[in-house]
Formats: sequence, structure tokens, C-alpha cells
Amino acid sequence: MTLLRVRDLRVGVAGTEVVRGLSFDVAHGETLAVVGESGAGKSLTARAVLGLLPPGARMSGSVRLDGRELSGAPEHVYRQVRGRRIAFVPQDALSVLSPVYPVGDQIARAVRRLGRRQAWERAVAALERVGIPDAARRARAYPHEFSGGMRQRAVIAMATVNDPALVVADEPATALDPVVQARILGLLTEPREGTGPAVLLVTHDLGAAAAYADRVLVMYAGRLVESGPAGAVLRGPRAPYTGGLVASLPPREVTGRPLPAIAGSPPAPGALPPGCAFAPRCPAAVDVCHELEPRPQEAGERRLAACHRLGELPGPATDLYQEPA
Ligand SMILES: Nc1ncnc2c1ncn2[C@@H]1O[C@H](COP(=O)(O)OP(=O)(O)OP(=O)(O)O)[C@@H](O)[C@H]1O
Repeated sequence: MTLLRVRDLRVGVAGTEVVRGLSFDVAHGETLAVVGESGAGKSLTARAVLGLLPPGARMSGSVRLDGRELSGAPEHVYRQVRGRRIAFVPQDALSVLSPVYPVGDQIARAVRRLGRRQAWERAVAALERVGIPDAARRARAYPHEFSGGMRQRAVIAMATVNDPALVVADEPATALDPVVQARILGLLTEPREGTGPAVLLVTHDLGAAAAYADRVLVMYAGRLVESGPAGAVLRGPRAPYTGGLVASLPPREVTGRPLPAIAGSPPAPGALPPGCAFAPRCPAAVDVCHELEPRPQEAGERRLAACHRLGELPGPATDLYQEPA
């Protein structure tokens, strides 16, 4: 069942359209990873869903949660929805944790509709749930007494303390070392008993996306390039851009060979080339790619890809990046 339904989302910053007509759904309990290189518009997409766009940013399109239109809603509606139905886990835990109050107090204060004592108990239980050892005692500690990984766990505890339907997590583990990163992503996306929250996970790391998400949505220059079940997209990417991302993932066994990378870099939002924004970097580009922007089309079961060459590329798009033998 659809929880979040986004249609033709457009976000403009400083007069430039940065998210350019993005549509996607997130079902109850599902993790959707939004993947792409820096500047693709992932964070602004997440922030548009949360109603937390930077000052001066403009959005249009539809963002429906449980069928209720949020786009254009006044701030008090968003404020009601955030923290109750939608929670945010940012990259930097210190941007949400205040240095001057104990962690448990901060979580307890986020608890809705309970007395102080019950809220405190709920906060301790939330810290326990995210694997903070000796949670009753640690709840009285200040953020600077926590390690980076523990702080991020505390933020997840705070985000989930009111049992939100959707958690929006923007690169929630990027600043942490790989082992802690894996734990945090696992914690955030693990299937829970009953109805766990859906997660909209923003990441530049397709490997992490494939490991922790049910579905992935690959973005390039503000648009959808490919979407579908995580495993299927990773095993058989259809769009050349996704193929390049998959080809440049480190293999399970280290081969000693250099990984192929996509040549060049993404265009700046205000300086998009005509046609498909990826065409100048695409090994499969033909004339039409430099003239017309491709639209997302069906590319298998529950899959979409936006590429003019979709029907003509025989194998997985990773083949485009293989060195000739
Ligand atoms: N507040 C802002 N003012 C001006 N430009 C912005 C602002 N926020 C984002 N942008 C621009 O919008 C584009 C998309 O930004 P966004 O942060 O959504 O990308 P991203 O895919 O999340 O990349 P990253 O992984 O680097 O965060 C970038 O080119 C960025 O420079």
C-alpha cells in the first residue's frame, strides 16, 4: 500500500530548477534508496518531502502522505506531520542534538502526548532499541560523551520514538567509519516486527543502497534515471548511467584490476546540455540523446528507466563499461 506518493516534484534554487519532475512511491514499511552523484538533487528531494527546503527554494508538484497533500501546506501542517508521521535523520547528528541537555532529556522532549515520567521511560526504551548499552544510565549523558556512532543511534532513537510511518534519512552514516556505517544502516532499515517505518534513504553509495534498500531510485541531474527492486537493478542495470555506477562498485573478490569509472563529471544544474543530461558522458549515446530528454519508461517488472537506447541494448548496462578483451 502506498504511503508516500510524489508526482512531478520540481525544486528550484536561486532561479535554477534542480529537481526536474521526479515521481516515485514509497510503500508502508519499505526502504527506498535515492542514489546519485553529488549535486543530483537527492537532498533537496528529501527536504521537499519533509517540508524543510532552504530559504528561497521553490517547489511544485505533489507530495502526498497517506493520501493527504502536503505540497503547499502551511508550516503548521508540516510541523504536525514531522515528528509524528515523518521523522528526519540527517547526516550530522550534532545538527539535531543540543550540546547542553542530556540525550535522554532530548528524546523524552520529542515524545508526544505522554507525561514526563512516561516520556523518559519511552526515551530509555528507544535508546535500548537502537543498541545503546546500559541505556538508563547513558540517557543522562550529554552528546559529547557519546561516540559518533552512538550519537547517530541516539538520533535514530529520537526519530523513531513516536513510531513514525516514514523516516527520511539523508546520508545517515557517511561521516562514520565503515563498520559503524553498516550497523547504522542495518539498524535503520532492518525489518521490524509489526509495522516498522518506511525509510527514504538518501545515499551516494549504490552498494549501500543495494544492501539495505528494498528498492532504489537512481537520480542524475535532477531526474529519475532508473528505479526498481534493489537486487534486480544491481544485477542487471538497464540505463547506461546506472551501469556505470554498478561497474564502478568494488567487486566482492578484489581482482587487482582498476575499476572502470564513468568519464567526466555531472553537469552543473544551471548548465545542462541539450537532450539527455547524461549523454556527454554516455558510452551508448547516439544523435537523439543529444536532442531529446528521455522519459522514464517500463523496463521490466516494477522497473523504470529513462534512456532512448533501452530497447537496443542487449545485455546489462554494465557491459558498456567493460574493457575490450
Ligand atoms: N541552499 C542552496 N542554495 C543554492 N544551491 C543549492 C542549495 N542547496 C542545494 N543547492 C544546489 O542544488 C543542487 C542539488 O543539491 P542537493 O544537495 O539536493 O544534491 P545531492 O544529490 O544531495 O548532492 P550531495 O550528495 O552533494 O548532497 C546542487 O547543485 C547544489 O549546489
